[in-house]
Amino acid sequence: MSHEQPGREALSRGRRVVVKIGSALLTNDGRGLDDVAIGRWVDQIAALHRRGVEVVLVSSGAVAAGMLRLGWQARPSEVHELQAAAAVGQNGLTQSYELHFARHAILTAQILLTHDDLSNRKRYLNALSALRTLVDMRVVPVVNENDTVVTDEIRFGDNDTLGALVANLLEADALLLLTDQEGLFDADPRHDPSAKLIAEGRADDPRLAAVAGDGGALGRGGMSTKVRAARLAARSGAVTVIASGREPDILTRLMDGETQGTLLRPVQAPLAARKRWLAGQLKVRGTLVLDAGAVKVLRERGSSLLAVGVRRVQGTFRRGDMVACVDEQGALVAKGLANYGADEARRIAGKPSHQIEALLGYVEARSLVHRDNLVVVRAAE
Ligand SMILES: Nc1ncnc2c1ncn2[C@@H]1O[C@H](COP(=O)(O)OP(=O)(O)O)[C@@H](O)[C@H]1O
Ligand SMILES: N[C@@H](CCC(=O)OP(=O)(O)O)C(=O)O
Repeated sequence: MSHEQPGREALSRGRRVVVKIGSALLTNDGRGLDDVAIGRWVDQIAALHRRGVEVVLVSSGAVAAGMLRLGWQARPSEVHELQAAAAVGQNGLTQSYELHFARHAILTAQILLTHDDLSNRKRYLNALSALRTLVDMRVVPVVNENDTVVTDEIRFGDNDTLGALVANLLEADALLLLTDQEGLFDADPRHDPSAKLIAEGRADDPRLAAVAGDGGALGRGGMSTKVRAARLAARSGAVTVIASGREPDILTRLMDGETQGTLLRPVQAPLAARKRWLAGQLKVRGTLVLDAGAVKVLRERGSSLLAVGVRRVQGTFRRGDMVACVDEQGALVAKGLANYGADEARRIAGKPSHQIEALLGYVEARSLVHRDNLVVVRAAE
């Protein structure tokens, strides 16, 4: 497949970008919200806005800011305490952005999303139209996870992933991840002073995932979630840059095409919106173990998955749930929405489709997973 790979020129040509600012940076390493730094990022976003670039901001910092306001020294581990800290801190965040954008006569809108908002197709479409409307009205949406209502089971957890999903949603040209390092290094610079900056790479390069480590005490994701976010963003054709938010005018310089930070390029042609939505689903409820023939037709022809190619069914899932399709060695091949629940799937596994009626007493669909609801997964995912 020939597909032009966007590079830094995608930034200077970019009309729509998602900017994500991480916790470590926003709170100046735990010293409360860094209002002066927030003012500088807002000034840059306002400059881009004046040039006609649409910017959506994904801002972390609610929990870290709340901790400081409540006088807590360490990030709590109890969910209800995290929720409380986020509720207190989110107010401070909103206030700070609102005041700084008001200096530029730009309106902001607070959007708090949960995993469910993007995994339920109807809510996903609602979120999309609300965000589009705001962007069209030249309002800058400020997005964060709705930490006060999420539990561990259903959280994005890190805002890198949320930023990538927002970039997918809006089909942004670029995802700019601002953090407290200059970019992705070939080893964690906190532990290895000789680590070198990686200027550029392919979003799906497994070597990058291998060098990306965990985050600091305040944030959650570290570099590994940033590399994963780049891979997610690449699905809609967005380039990702990981760069230092401490570098003066970093956003405007990046959007001028200046070489800063780490640029991660998409290599595949963008997936269609529905497939992207499918691919972005994080919660997998069960697993179908495929035989070699099924693996081959899924990979090479993008065919529907028939029950005859399924060796084993694992987990508990219902019709419409997301399942992982793995080969017999356990390697992920595809993800898709099951046409049958786990019990039915167990009964028809290994059987040709014409026997489904005799086995179950009814036919829900000929395939176990229809190709429209199936996304073949690349090696590193
Ligand atoms: N290979 C790497 N290159 C750069 N930083 C890394 C790497 N591996 C791990 N890190 C760590 O990731 C941290 C940034 O992630 P995180 O603390 O989650 O920040 P943020 O809140 O900005 O998302 C850096 O401070 C750094 O110590
Ligand atoms: N939603 C959380 C952000 C989670 C978080 O810390 O994300 P990240 O900045 O990616 O490490 C908050 O506002 O505190």
